Amino acid sequence: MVNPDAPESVRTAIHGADSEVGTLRTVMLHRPGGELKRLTPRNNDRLLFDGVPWVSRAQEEHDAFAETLRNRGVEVLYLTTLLTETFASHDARNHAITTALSGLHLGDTLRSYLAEALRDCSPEELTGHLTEGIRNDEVRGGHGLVTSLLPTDEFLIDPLPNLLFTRDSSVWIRDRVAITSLAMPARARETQLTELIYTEHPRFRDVEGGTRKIHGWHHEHVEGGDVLLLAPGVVAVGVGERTTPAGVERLARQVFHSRLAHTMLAVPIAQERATMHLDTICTMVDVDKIVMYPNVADSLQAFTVTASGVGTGISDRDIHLEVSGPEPFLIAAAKAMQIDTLHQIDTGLDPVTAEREQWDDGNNTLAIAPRVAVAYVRNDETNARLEEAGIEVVRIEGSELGSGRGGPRCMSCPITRDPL
Ligand SMILES: NC(=[NH2+])NCCC[C@H](N)C(=O)O
Repeated sequence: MVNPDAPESVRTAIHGADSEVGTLRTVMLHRPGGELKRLTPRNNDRLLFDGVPWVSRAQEEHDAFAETLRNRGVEVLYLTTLLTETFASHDARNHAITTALSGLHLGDTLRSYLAEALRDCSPEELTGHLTEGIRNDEVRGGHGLVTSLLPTDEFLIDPLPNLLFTRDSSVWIRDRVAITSLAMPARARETQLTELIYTEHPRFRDVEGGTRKIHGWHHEHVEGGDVLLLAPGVVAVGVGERTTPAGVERLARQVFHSRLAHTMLAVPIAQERATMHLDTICTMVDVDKIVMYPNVADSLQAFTVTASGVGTGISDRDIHLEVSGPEPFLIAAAKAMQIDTLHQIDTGLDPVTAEREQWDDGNNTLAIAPRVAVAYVRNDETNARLEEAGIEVVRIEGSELGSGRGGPRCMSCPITRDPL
């Protein structure tokens, strides 16, 4: 649907990305806010942070990151701004309130009270409550059995500190956006918000034909940090702590059905926090160069998945997946990309430095153009290696941002890149 009242730029805007390295035009970030102030030493593990960040410093670091991108000509959209704008619609607000309150821990009395209270909020306040959460001792009314019995510091709506990692809650594959399905309970609600933005925000709703979505939070787990667009038509997907085998199968069928790729590589990774996503192990920095954790590089394998039976009038369920392999990841990737070699640049120098810099997201770079990558300044060795290989490294500070275990790639959802 095209909204005739929308400005021309909105009606014709085309979003999407077919690689990890095409010149970045538009990105979605989340400036860390009050949700980080909810972290305490008692809940930080459950909320997937390694510590309790210094929030104002994290905000300064994030502002500098955003400014670095703007200085390179990238349009920065903020998730919370988009969400607040989306809440101009009453339907969108009601939908967000209903989904946020669907948890079974609330009970009918408290749920109705909270729903009414949230409906009275302004769009800005609603965004605040849905991202920062609401604690039992913060509700003024609705007192009944449930509020009396729950601990005072229990969250009625959980805060979403990992919204910072916008990479994980949606991912563009060509002109479609995949709404992901996050595996950890602390993050599951994030995609309710991204789905709403892509469905209801005028910028996405009013493009020619509407923004088309694949996957969804009700499907098997797939997280954006596991999805790497190696080249136009070639998508690698890590399968480990977050993305499940069934998740990659569902995504493959949908991607092939919509003809977004000809090959998908399913890449098993260790189910550990240090390697929670494929992008903690490797990221693309050029059309044929990848920065990679050497301690796993030799053992990393990939199954190559292609499709038969793709055609008009066929549903994604009817697509037959052909699976071959496994074979070494770099070999499978080069074959699928139809290049001689996918050149590997190592994280760190020796295994210990590599392990330290992998942990600190040395592999987690954000390419903003071929051979130009944003990286944390702290990873000296990896950054030096990238430069030796001819990559321009745009360094950012991230001592506080990194406490959530994510780097520049995790903290960005590319919405538009120039095609390669
Ligand atoms: N794409 C990524 N590597 N994202 C990092 C996410 C970190 C976040 N604390 C989590 O555990 O989920």
